[in-house]
Amino acid sequence: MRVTIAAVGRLRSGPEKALIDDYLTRFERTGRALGLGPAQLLEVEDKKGGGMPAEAQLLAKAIPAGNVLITLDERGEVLSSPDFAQRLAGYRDSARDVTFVIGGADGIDPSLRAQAQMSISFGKMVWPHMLVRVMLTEQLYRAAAILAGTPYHRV
Ligand SMILES: C[S@@+](CC[C@H](N)C(=O)[O-])C[C@H]1O[C@@H](n2cnc3c(N)ncnc32)[C@H](O)[C@@H]1O
Repeated sequence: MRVTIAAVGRLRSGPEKALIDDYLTRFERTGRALGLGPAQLLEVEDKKGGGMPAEAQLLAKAIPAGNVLITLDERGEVLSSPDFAQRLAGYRDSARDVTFVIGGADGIDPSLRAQAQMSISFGKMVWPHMLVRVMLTEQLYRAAAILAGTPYHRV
């Protein structure tokens, strides 16, 4: 099952990038035997100041055809990590690839939000979008660890 993270903005080298790269590598290594991953990060950037609608067009182009679309949104569904792992396993078992969308400073355009099969919230607080990338990649690795039965996730 391929996983894509389509995100607004370019992340330069720094602590967030190091964490994201590390979690993506861990997800790939732990998930491989389980049929989870690999995961790729696709960044889009609208340099013409077109706002959310322009970003939505770029995001829509970046999303591989036929993927389950999952938005990251403060208004979305709050899941436990084991529940998130089970959702991922369900998509894998149905042979579906998944794209997670992370918006920019203004959020995700409603037209794209309306197309999502699922929307996940990391709580009611608004997080910086670069931190949401870190949190999502960590949860992907955690989900793989839960499904693999390794001791990384403790309840
Ligand atoms: C700075 S936030 C934008 C907040 C904007 N006010 C909105 O209405 O979505 C940038 C992106 O980070 C992600 N994000 C921020 N906080 C989040 C949360 N609590 N749960 C899930 N995703 C979040 C979303 O993808 C959001 O589009």
